[in-house]
Amino acid sequence: MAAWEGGDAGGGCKVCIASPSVVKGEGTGEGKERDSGGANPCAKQNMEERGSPDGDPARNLEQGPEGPETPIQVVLRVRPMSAAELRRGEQSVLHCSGTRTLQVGPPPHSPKNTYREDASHTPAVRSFSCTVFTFGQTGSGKTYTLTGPPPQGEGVPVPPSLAGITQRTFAWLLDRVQHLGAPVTLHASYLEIYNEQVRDLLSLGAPRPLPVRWNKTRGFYVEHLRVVEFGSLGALMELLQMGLSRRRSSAHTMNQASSRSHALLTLYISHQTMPPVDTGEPPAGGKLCFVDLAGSEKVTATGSRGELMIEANSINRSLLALGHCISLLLDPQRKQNHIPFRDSKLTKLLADSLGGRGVTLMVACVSPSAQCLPETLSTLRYASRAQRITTRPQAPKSPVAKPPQHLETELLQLQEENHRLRSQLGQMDPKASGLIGARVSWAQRNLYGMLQEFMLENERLRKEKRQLQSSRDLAQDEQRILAQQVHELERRLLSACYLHQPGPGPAPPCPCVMVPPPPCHALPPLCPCPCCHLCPLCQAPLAHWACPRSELHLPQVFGSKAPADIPLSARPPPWVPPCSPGSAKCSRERSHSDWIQTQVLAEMLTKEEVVPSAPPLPMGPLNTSPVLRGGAAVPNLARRLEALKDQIGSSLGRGRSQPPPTEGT
Ligand SMILES: Nc1ncnc2c1ncn2[C@@H]1O[C@H](COP(=O)(O)OP(=O)(O)OP(=O)(O)O)[C@@H](O)[C@H]1O
Repeated sequence: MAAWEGGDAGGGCKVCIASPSVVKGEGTGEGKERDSGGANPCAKQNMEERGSPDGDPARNLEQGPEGPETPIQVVLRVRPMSAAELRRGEQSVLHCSGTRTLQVGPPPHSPKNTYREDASHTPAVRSFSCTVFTFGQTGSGKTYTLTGPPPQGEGVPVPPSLAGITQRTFAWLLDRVQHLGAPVTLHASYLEIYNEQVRDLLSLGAPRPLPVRWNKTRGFYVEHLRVVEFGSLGALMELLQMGLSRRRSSAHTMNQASSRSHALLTLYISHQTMPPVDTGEPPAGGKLCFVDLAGSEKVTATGSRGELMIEANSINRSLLALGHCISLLLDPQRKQNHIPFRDSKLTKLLADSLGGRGVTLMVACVSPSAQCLPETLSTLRYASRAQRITTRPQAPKSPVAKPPQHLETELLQLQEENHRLRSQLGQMDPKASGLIGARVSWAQRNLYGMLQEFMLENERLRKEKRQLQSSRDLAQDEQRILAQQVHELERRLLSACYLHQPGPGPAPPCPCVMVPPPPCHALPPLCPCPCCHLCPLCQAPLAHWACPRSELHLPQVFGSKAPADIPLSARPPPWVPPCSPGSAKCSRERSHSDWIQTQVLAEMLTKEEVVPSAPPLPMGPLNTSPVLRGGAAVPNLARRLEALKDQIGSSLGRGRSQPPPTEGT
């Protein structure tokens, strides 16, 4: 199939484009012709045999329903002469006559620029993968074709007549989705390939390089790419603007805002009837991808240096890889060879569109200037080759739609068994089958009875469990109270020991410091202060009992009202209630040691009633202590409590038999 007839750079020859439609400049909406496609008899065979598992990843994908074989659609857009080109006095050498013929030479008449949106996006709504990509020399109008002119200022919208393919498709798609009747969800992602690195243009933070991976379901894909759900045209336009503003661009002699990266904006269209599957993948369904390729450039013409040159080299390399894949896809002699999609990130991400299962529209963009003619012809050749590639659109297989292998096998086995059992039943004589029926009903009745029994038993066990749990809780409460009492008694025992320690010695450590007093309702704490160095009974400093100059402590203990004439041993401790006038037992008449050795202290320390706060446990014989059901810790504590009481008693007994501390000891 010939793509070009004749064609020479310089001399006014006529160039016929057999298939690509010619779309020129900005403007209204004139019709577009395209080749009927499928005329290539080798195409089907090519699709089935070409490539290898390594080279043609599209061939190894798990695929859904197949569409008809479709050629890649190619259209050509000739932009008007730019102001800079006119200033430089350059001539326009491209003229379109009709929609299929492009003339190279001096203008026979002033061409009326036309633009027409292609209708090939419909398959995206039918779960196919559609791609629109623009290619051509730098400054030829690729970005303009896709996204229209940049906004002229904040809040100044681009007139609809100048809108690019992307915006027009957005409007068309949302309108289509509204009229579909079925609920549809829409998502978008936007990335750029800059110096062979994939960067997310919609990322929440600064764009980071992302890896490109391949799997059987998705083909090549970008890992961790942000996919954003949108519901309105406005929201989608915002995403587009966000991506455009983050994309790398620089100025050079041929374009003041030259894109330095290939950009891929993808819309995902999925039907909500499918249950969502959280696989970290974009939703299954149709896909529409807009690819704005960076322009090929001759660094001598653009004057690129330094970073611009590095970028230009990277752009040219990836475009070369793309051209190479296109050549191999076309060549029937090389159908056994693999297609080197893996040679660049760009070819990996376009493998889907070029290599087999997508619907693709390519827009070749050219400048009309005579200065650009060599690059223009190169672009036209590229376009001519590309339009001979055919694809067979296939809907990607949804992960939900695929039943697991083992379930399929199990289903088959069950069906077989069912069939076998049915036939066995059919062979049996009616007598035997009657017997079997009786057995079955008996078994069913029995099973029913067993089930009831199990339920009753279950209920009984549940009740028992609840009772045991409440017993355990009560025992635990009891244990806690007893532990507090033991603790308090230990403190008191320690205090009592200090009180009765004979002779001088080092000051004993304060029991409060070692054991802060716990709140106990059964035994009121003797000392409220956590670091008290006073005697818990008489409030005298503990060191007093060991200090040879104990008299010095007196003012602190009794204050200014302390009667100086009364010896320490004869003074009552401060906790003693005031003596009622006329009482025979006036505190003044009793000595300090009397007070300490009095029955009051012994009662307070040993005879105080220890009342358990919890009620008795519900189960168990009457004479059994409820704490016995609470575990080993509770009886241990009770025993320890008894032992402590004894110990306090005997300690106090020892105290009584010893002389009380006196002044000067
Ligand atoms: N159809 C058109 N009508 C009017 N102006 C256009 C048209 N196409 C392109 N231009 C202008 O030409 C200049 C270059 O266009 P654009 O940036 O789209 O080129 P490009 O091919 O994307 O370049 P690059 O590859 O360097 O990014 C811009 O100033 C743009 O406004």
